[in-house]
Amino acid sequence: MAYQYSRITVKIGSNVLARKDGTLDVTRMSALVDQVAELHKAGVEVVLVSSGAVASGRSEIKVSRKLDSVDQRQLYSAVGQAKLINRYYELFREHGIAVGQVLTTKESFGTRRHYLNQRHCMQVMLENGVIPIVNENDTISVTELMFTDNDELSGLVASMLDAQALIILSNIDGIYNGSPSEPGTSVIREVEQGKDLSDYIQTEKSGFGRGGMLTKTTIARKVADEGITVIIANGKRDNILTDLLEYPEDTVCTRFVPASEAVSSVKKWIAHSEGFAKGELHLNAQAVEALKGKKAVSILPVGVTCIKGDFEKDDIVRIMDAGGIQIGVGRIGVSSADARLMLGKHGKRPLVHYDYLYLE
Ligand SMILES: Nc1ncnc2c1ncn2[C@@H]1O[C@H](COP(=O)(O)OP(=O)(O)O)[C@@H](O)[C@H]1O
Ligand SMILES: N[C@@H](CCC(=O)OP(=O)(O)O)C(=O)O
Repeated sequence: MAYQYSRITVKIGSNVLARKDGTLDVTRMSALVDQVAELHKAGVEVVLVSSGAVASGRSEIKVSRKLDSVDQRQLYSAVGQAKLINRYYELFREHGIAVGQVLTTKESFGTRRHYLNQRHCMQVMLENGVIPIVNENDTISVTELMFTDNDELSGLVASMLDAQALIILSNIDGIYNGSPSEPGTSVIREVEQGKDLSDYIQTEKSGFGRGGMLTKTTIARKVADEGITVIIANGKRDNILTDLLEYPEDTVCTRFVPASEAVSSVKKWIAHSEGFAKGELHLNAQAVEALKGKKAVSILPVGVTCIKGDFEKDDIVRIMDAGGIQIGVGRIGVSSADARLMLGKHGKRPLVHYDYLYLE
């Protein structure tokens, strides 16, 4: 079977892999592996982003004292990740497919160099027929160093590897137009660009998940804006992956329509780098208007009213409007000391070139 995609990222949520009692659902895992193997053999490069370390570790350990949430996460993920990857390794081996473990942290995406190192690692795995299985390194990522959840990580991975599609598998058929448990609500099948879904999303999460539907929606929107199709579907359904690719019209899911124009690799990195911003550029109203126009415009010192924070050349900075609301992120071309000297002046070179500017 020839598929429409040649490279996809598949994110598997904790709730897909965990049973109600928290133990690992090996039957479900095995069924998903069979489908990934089928796609792999048909020539589709698949990168898996798999949650489930904490959920699989929890049932392995009896603790002698009450643990706080950081202790629990570190202990359970250390044990659970070993168990999880071991299962994947064995299940894929039955298909004669090699897998490799990539454990990462938010910080590893912070500089362009680290970002490119990670990209290279996964590219070389794919080139050699190895399926990367990615997860956050929960043992060392705590509090502000954490990704919001693996939905955020999967968006970064899909964008970094220029995947054509990101498939987010959760324990629900897609985004409902109301509370999923309420009668009369149904799955939104297609989300056009710019459509606001905030009224539909509840803050409730499923048993073992971290971020909930809100982060899925935010990430899906951002990734689709980069030209990547994003699909949210139910990983508990039999044959979901193969059905999504073989019978897209007949398989229930929420699909985010991708932007028609591709975004450059460096802009994709910048789009996902907000968490690493070292400072802020506050713009005047005319500069904001120019940026929002149709033409590609760089940020010149004359349009900047205030600079916050200390940063070096090439760091990421937030771009704020006159009311202090963030409108984008960019890679700065000079240090904060030099930028302050140029502030408000005419005839100077751009502080952020439009090639390195991402507007929300
Ligand atoms: N409008 C909505 N449509 C679908 N699910 C929603 C909606 N609002 C909130 N949710 C909740 O989001 C959950 C999925 O997110 P999450 O718990 O993070 O799962 P995962 O572990 O797969 O990442 C669903 O089980 C559901 O309870
Ligand atoms: N890295 C964690 C996953 C945390 C997470 O984001 O979970 P989920 O919301 O189910 O994707 C783990 O493996 O347990």
